This record gives sequence, C-alpha cells and structure tokens, in this order.
Amino acid sequence: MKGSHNRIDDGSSPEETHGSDSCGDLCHRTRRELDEAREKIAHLKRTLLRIQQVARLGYWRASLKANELYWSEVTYDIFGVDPDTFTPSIRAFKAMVHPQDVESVESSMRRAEQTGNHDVVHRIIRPDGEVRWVHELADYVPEGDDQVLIGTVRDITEQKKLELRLRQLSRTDELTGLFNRRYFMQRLLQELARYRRYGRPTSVVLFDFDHFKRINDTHGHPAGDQVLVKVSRLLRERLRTNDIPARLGGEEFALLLPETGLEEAVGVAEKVRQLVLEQAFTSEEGHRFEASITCGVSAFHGTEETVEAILHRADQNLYQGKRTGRNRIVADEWDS
Ligand SMILES: Nc1nc2c(ncn2[C@@H]2O[C@H](COP(=O)(O)OP(=O)(O)OP(=O)(O)O)[C@@H](O)[C@H]2O)c(=O)[nH]1
Repeated sequence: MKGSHNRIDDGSSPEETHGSDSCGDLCHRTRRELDEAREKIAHLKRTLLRIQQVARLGYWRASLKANELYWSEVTYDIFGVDPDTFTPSIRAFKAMVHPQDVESVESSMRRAEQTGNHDVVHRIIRPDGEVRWVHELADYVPEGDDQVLIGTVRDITEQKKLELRLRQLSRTDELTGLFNRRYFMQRLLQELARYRRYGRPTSVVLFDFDHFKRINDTHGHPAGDQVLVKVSRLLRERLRTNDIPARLGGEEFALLLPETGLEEAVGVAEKVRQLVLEQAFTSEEGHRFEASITCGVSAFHGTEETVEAILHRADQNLYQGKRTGRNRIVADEWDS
C-alpha cells in the first residue's frame, strides 16, 4: 500500500452522484439520506484530522508480512516529508530514526511481537536536519495470516525540551551554572558504587575562597558574585569533560574527579589554584583585585569507604589549609 493523505473519501461512485431522474420518491429520499450521511462522514473526517493536528498526533499502519506502511497526513507532517514525493516504508522510517535510538526502537518492535504492544519514545531526524522527539504507541492486530501494527505517533518535542530544561535546572546552580550540591552528591554516590565494584581511582577536591568576606566588604557583593561566576566559567573550560565541578553553596566548591588518583587530583587542585591566582577581577568602581583559594583533596580509599568519610577528610584537609596560611592544597596522607 502506498502512503497517502487522509483524503476525504466519502465512498461515492459516479452513478450515485449522477443518478437517473426517473427516480421515485423513495429513491429521492434515499439519495438525500445518503448525501446527508456522506456530509456527516466528511465532517467527522475533517474534525478527526483537525484533532490530530491540534494533538500533534499521527496515525500509521504497518503490515509486516507485506512490508507496507501507511501514514496519515499528520504523520507526514511530523516527519517533515511531502506525501506527494515520499513513499513511507519500514526501511525509510528506520532511516529517519536517530542513530542513538535505533536500538530502542528495534527492541520495542521485537518486544511487540511477544506482547502485542509497541511503546517507545525516540528521536527522529527530519530531512531538513531538525531533530524531533516522538512517542509511538501501537498494537498488533491479526489480519488473516498477516500481522498488522496499528499505531499512533505523537510529536513530544516541546514536552521533551521542557523536561530536559527542568532536569538541567534541578541539577544546576543558578548563579554560576555549575552543578549544584544535590547533583554532586548523586554523582558521588554513583562513583562510590563504581569504585566499590571496579576499584577505579576517584578523587574529590573541596575548595573555598580565601577571605571572601573581605572581598565582599571591600569591593561589594556584585564583585564577589563576579569572582564566583568567572572562576566557574574557568572550571567548565579547563577541566576534563568527565570531571564534575559543583558549587556546594556560598563560596564553597567541589570537584569530583573520576578516573583520578590522589596525586593526579593534587595536580588538578594546583592547576585551579594557579588559575584563580592569575585572574584579575574588577569591582563595579573599576578597582582591580585578586583572589585565592584553599583546597582539600581526598581520594576513595580502602574497602570501607563512604561518601561521608571522603567528604569529611576533604573538609578536614581544607580546614587544615586555612589554618596553616590559606592559598594552598592539603591532601590525604595514607599510612600504607
Ligand atoms: N558575593 C557573594 N558572596 C557570598 C556568596 N555566598 C557566600 N558569600 C559570602 O562569602 C563569605 C564567606 O565568609 P567566611 O565563611 O567567613 O569565609 P572567608 O571570609 O572566605 O574566610 P576564609 O574561608 O576563612 O578564608 C561571607 O561573607 C558570605 O556572605 C555569594 O553567592 N556571593
């Protein structure tokens, strides 16, 4: 079956519309009733199409044995193709599925063969390059010796964008755009699980600006904010993509460094300390000033390691750095 528009087909034949005038009363009444029924069907079809357009909901029908696919008008619209030039087929559909989602689409199709239901959320790449999110729901319906999948495809791009934005907001610190404490703690727990299972080296750097109160008092709170924002941008630009820089609150920051042992983590902390020292910050009145940080470094260690323990050690190290002069790095010292 070639794909087609939802052409409004009222089922009329030429003989019916141009019937003979020799028709009697009964015949005229029947014709009028038929016309009314046709008008009703046409109206329902127009309404149905409008509903589908409003809901961004397309309809499709796949005959697996005959390898045929029918698309409704809204389905063409969602996929960004022209019904006059594009012939839908299962192959053509799969070619438009985002490469990272092909596996989940195929596995949902395989599952559908057992359960009778196809339910998958995935991306498509339209011919104009636009990526859209769709939700497909379908049921298997036996038709003779064929298996037919009758399904809907809903464009959920806006909903997905909102979802991603909300997720991003829930894990981001508003002022600096870095990860927030909640996300940092989640990731730390995940990394601890990985460490316990695979023994991969993982480190944490806690750092805190030195005499930040003095910076605020001397140059104003907005200047203090600018220090936090500028250093956060540097962290995003200069750390590895796998590293997780976070603002834990106030002027306290943390770096979660996967695949990084203690010595290497001290190197990262040193790099960040130097970066901060090299920066010239400017107050709203145009006065230039400098800032420094003190870092406490800890690495996952031993079989009894916990999130609380590593954070406590890093915090103690930071405190020790503050006590012994600031603008320095203090790391774990292991007996072994
Ligand atoms: N500008 C700005 N200041 C902040 C923010 N969060 C916390 N602070 C300030 O950071 C200062 C932290 O002060 P303290 O905890 O006494 O520490 P400190 O002055 O940095 O001194 P040491 O840590 O001992 O070197 C306080 O004055 C807070 O008001 C923020 O988001 N923006």
